[in-house]
Amino acid sequence: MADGLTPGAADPVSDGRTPAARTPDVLTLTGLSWSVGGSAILSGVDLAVGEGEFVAVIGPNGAGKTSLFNLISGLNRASAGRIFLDGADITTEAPHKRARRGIGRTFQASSVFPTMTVAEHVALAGQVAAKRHALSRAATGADVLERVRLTEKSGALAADLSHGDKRKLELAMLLASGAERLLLLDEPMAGVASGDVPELVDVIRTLHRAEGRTVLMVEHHMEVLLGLADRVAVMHHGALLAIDTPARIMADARVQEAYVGDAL
Ligand SMILES: Nc1ncnc2c1ncn2[C@@H]1O[C@H](COP(=O)(O)OP(=O)(O)OP(=O)(O)O)[C@@H](O)[C@H]1O
Repeated sequence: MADGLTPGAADPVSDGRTPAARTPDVLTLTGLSWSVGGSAILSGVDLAVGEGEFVAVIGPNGAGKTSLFNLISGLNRASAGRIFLDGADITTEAPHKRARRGIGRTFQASSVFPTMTVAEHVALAGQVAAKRHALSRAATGADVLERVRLTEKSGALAADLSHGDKRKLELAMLLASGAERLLLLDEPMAGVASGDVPELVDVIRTLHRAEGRTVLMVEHHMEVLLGLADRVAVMHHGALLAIDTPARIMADARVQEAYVGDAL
C-alpha cells in the first residue's frame, strides 16, 4: 500500500499478484490493528483482495485469523487502520450494514438449527435479506440449494445432516441472504469427514470459479488450499507475515519457520 491509508493497487512484487491477474479491489485493509486490554492481537495488517479472487488465510493457532474476520465482518471494532469494501470506508459500520453491502461470513463452529429443515433455513435467510431490502441480490431457495448440491435434502432436518452437508447449508444461507460481494469462510472443512471434503471443496470452487465469488477463507489444510486459492496470506503473531501464490508460500523459509512444531 503506497501510503498505508488509502485503498489502491498493492505492490505486485510483495503481494503475489501479477499485473495481468489484477482486478479492482473488493476488500482493502490498511494498517488494520486490534488491541484488547492493552494487548495487541492484530497489528498493521495491509491486504488487498481483488474482484473474483480467492485468498486463503493460514497461520499457527492464535495467529489472529478469526480476529481478522471479526474485524472485517464488524463483530469487533478496529483499534486502528481502515477497512474498505468496493472503495467505501466501512471501518466503523455495524455488522448488519456490512452484510447489506454483501459481506457474508461463516464461523468455525457449525451454526444451524437442528429442528428446522434445510429448506426452512434457506427461506429464513431469504427473509432476513428481504428485510435488509436486498431482494434484488437474494437468490431463490431452490436456486441456492442447487448451487450447493443440497436439492435432494431440502426436506431433511438439519440435525440429520452430515457435517459436510451442514457446511453446505451454511453456504446456501449466505447465498440466500445476498452475500454477493465477499464470502468470509472460517475453516469450512472443520469437523467434516475426510470423505466429504472433496465435494465441499468442489462446491466452494464452483462458487469461486464459475460464479466469480470473491472469497477469503481460513483453512489449515494445504492440500485443500492448493486446489482453491489464487493466493495465500500467512498470519503470525497478529501480523501478515507473507502473501503470495500457494507454491511460493510453500517454499518460503519465513513461513516454514512460523510453523515450526506445526504442520504446514
Ligand atoms: N476477545 C478477546 N479477548 C482477548 N483475547 C482474544 C480475544 N479474541 C482473541 N483473542 C486472542 O487473540 C489471539 C488470536 O486469536 P484468534 O482466534 O484470532 O486466532 P486464530 O489464528 O484464529 O487461531 P485458531 O487457528 O486457533 O482458530 C489469541 O491469542 C486469542 O487468545
